[in-house]
Amino acid sequence: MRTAVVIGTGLIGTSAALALTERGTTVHLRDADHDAARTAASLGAGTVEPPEGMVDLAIIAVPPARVGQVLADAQREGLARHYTDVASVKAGPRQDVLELGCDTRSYIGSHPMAGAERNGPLAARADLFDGRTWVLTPMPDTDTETLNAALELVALCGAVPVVMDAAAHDRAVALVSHTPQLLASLVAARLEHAPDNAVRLAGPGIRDTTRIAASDPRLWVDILSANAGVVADILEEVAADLGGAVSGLRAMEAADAAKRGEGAAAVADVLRRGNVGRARIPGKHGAPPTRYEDVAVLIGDQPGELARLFAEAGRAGVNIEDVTIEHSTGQQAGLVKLAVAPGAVPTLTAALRERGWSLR
Ligand SMILES: NC(=O)c1ccc[n+]([C@@H]2O[C@H](COP(=O)([O-])OP(=O)(O)OC[C@H]3O[C@@H](n4cnc5c(N)ncnc54)[C@H](O)[C@@H]3O)[C@@H](O)[C@H]2O)c1
Ligand SMILES: O=C(O)C(=O)C[C@]1(C(=O)O)C=C[C@@H](O)C=C1
Repeated sequence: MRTAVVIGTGLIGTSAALALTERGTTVHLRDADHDAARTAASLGAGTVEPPEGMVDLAIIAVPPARVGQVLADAQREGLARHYTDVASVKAGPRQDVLELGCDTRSYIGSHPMAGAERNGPLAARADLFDGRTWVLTPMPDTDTETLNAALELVALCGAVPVVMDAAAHDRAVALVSHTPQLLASLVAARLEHAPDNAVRLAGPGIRDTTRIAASDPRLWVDILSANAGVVADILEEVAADLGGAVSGLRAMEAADAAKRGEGAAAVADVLRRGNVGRARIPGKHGAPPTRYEDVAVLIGDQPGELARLFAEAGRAGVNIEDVTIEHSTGQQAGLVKLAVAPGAVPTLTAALRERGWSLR
């Protein structure tokens, strides 16, 4: 792909622009908020100068309710040979695209299954989509060249393409993305008025389960309003399970031993079903779930420590699959957990020990 325009230079648009720019595509950046486009350009995501002619691909990375109009305007302008969007819901934008009379041969819906709880260009990363699934939802008359342009985008971003029907996509993400978002928000909302001395005990468990509760409510209302019925159906099933868990817990407090046993069995059943569901989540590149092992390193809370640690892992030839950082309350130190393939643990620990890092 030689040239592209990204419309909407927030988290997703700028991340795609950074990945394309790194691979040699000339990317033109546009946003209703000029500061967002200028910020993306200053990060090296491309240029705010308009393209001189038609570009190969326009990537529309604006909130779902805006996709149709942005596509209609871009096509009227003759901006690109092919168009895609990245919205988290597909049926709503598809309907808008049809109602606005857009050219559906040069358009294909898409949705990268990667993101973050922060929005805006400053949260963007060139490797955001690396190894992640990227759903493509062609229209019945989408041209093969348009499908190929979208496949090239996905490949240049290091993602794995999956072609799906828009409605099937929306049902799937209701389960794996939209309901989890609401549940994370509900768990985090319990902390709103909780006493400080309880909140300060927060450890990795609640951090893991509520990270996405920090997401932008405006964007999520837009996403959820385009998939409300399906998400409500799943939440009703969750509510039934919650009812079962509450009854189980109440029974666990009963005077009668048999009742306590029944309660414990009901709660154990929820926990066991959670184990089974969790084990089904695929690893990177859609591979079967992979178990990584953590190498925990205590680092000083000072600029450059993390970069030095990552460079050390790179020198040892070890791929870091994931990373979590726990900041100790009231201390100028943090515990960094580097998730690596089990076979890489001895190499990494030996290399870090040799260089004087404090391992836990
Ligand atoms: N946040 C995620 O984790 C995630 C993941 C995958 C897909 N998505 C989808 O990607 C899209 C963008 O989300 P984001 O997280 O990057 O949001 P964001 O808020 O970071 O960026 C959206 C940008 O679009 C701009 N914008 C809004 N309306 C516009 C218009 N009419 N013309 C030009 N620019 C306009 C905004 O100014 C903003 O800079 C959404 O459709 C979202 O559903 C988000
Ligand atoms: O990991 C995150 O922070 C996300 O927000 C990612 C996530 C998801 O649910 O997996 C959220 C919404 C998107 O449409 C796609 C990805």
